[in-house]
Amino acid sequence: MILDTILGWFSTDMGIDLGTCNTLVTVRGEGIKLNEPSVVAVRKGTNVVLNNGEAVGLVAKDMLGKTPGSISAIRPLKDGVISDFEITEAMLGYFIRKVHGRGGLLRPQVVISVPSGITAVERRAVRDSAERAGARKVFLIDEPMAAGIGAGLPITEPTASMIVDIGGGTTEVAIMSLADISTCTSLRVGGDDFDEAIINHLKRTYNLLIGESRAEQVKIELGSAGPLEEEMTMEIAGRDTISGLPRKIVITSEEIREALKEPVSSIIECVTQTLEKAEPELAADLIDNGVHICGGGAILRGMDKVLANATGLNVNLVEDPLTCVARGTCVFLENLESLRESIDQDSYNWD
Ligand SMILES: Nc1ncnc2c1ncn2[C@@H]1O[C@H](COP(=O)(O)OP(=O)(O)OP(=O)(O)O)[C@@H](O)[C@H]1O
Repeated sequence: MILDTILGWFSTDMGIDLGTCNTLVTVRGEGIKLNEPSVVAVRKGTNVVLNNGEAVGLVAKDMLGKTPGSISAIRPLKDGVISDFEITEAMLGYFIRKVHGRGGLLRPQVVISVPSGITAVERRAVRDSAERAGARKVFLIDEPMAAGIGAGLPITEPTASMIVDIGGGTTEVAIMSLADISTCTSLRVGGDDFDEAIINHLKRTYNLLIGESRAEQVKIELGSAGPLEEEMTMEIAGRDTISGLPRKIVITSEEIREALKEPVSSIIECVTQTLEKAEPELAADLIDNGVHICGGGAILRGMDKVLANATGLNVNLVEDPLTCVARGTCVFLENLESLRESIDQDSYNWD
């Protein structure tokens, strides 16, 4: 343990929020150092990362949907879990090098947040990828636990904290107390499904084809989970599926809300089902403590209100919802010794 502290002086230890959409890297004592899309550009049909292994993150995202025949821009995580191990390793390696390159003589210790619903095999795979990508020691922390720490909730105390983390590929709903997850549900629905619902709506209703980036833009500018004080309209360009030619149409916030109804409803259902499974004492605590929502999907207009209506509880959007999990990994890293003792050791594979 003393050796670990001394080794820590010579390495840039980091926390990684490995997300379907974005990967954030924090450094002990320095906060967020990197925030880039989880995208890698490779030569088509191979695992060769372009630009000598540097076509990762922001550079690669610009290529999504616009790649010529010989290049693929890949998202190596799907539904919150690794779907392509080799590419994930290349991506992690690039991010670790980018952050670590500036200092540190030794390979870093790394804390990685993972969805609580992943299997032991998937946990092992994340650890192996990070080790091969250059980590000296890897610790895993469940995403809701990291989100709770990042949101400043009293997760180690004998009272219930509830987190709903709506990411790109997954929604994690957890009720925690005494540094342990008491009830948890992981739903493979998130912000990406909102984008897909918008694409399908425009295709079905207007025969208009748009790409993922444009659908995300519509969601951010016009999307909502509940009625708005002032409804909005937006002009959107795409390709007509019949004529094959580019075309522009005007869409309304009401129709986009209707299109988002299905994924939003499944998130609401997941939250109410988790509450139904909660221990009665913890459920009672939530009347005072409320529910905290984070992740990019939580920023969708009115998400807090529709969840409050469905549960009858206070629902609070955490400060800076997109960085909440990453900030939690950093606090965890900075308090590794004390949190290692309090957080349930059985859930983690401590070295
Ligand atoms: N203002 C916004 N309104 C609605 N959605 C948003 C907004 N900003 C970002 N998003 C969405 O949030 C999602 C990304 O959230 P986040 O970065 O928390 O996910 P992730 O951690 O990468 O995913 P996961 O937790 O599933 O691995 C994307 O679907 C993105 O489009």
